Amino acid sequence: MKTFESLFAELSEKAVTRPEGSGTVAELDAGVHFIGKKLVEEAAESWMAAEFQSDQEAAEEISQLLYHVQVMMIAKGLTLQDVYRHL
Ligand SMILES: N=c1c2ncn([C@@H]3O[C@H](COP(=O)(O)OP(=O)(O)OP(=O)(O)O)[C@@H](O)[C@H]3O)c2ncn1[C@@H]1O[C@H](COP(=O)(O)O)[C@@H](O)[C@H]1O
Repeated sequence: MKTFESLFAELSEKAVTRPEGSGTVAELDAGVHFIGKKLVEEAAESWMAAEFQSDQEAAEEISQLLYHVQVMMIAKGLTLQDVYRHL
């Protein structure tokens, strides 16, 4: 099973190798403004799922939120340590 750390490593590598068909590469190319909108969209969907849908659906939306958080971190050149230091 993927973890936050292993997904971050996978996405960081894709940002460098830029494989064809990668949604991550496309999102990075779209820029911080686009990624920010995806982040807010997934945050709202997570909230709605938590309040009105099943636990399974809430977990799925939250996983997508975490994905977009990581894409934003990579777009900004932030490492896991940059963020963890504030936890
Ligand atoms: N975990 C994710 C992941 N979570 C969410 N998403 C993206 O976020 C979108 C959110 O899905 P929704 O159905 O909520 O969105 P939607 O609004 O209907 O979709 P859009 O029309 O906005 O694309 C998905 O379409 C994906 O583009 C993800 N894209 C990729 N990953 C993982 O990231 C890795 C790299 O992916 P690629 O870069 O595509 O190879 C792989 O391991 C993937 O499993």
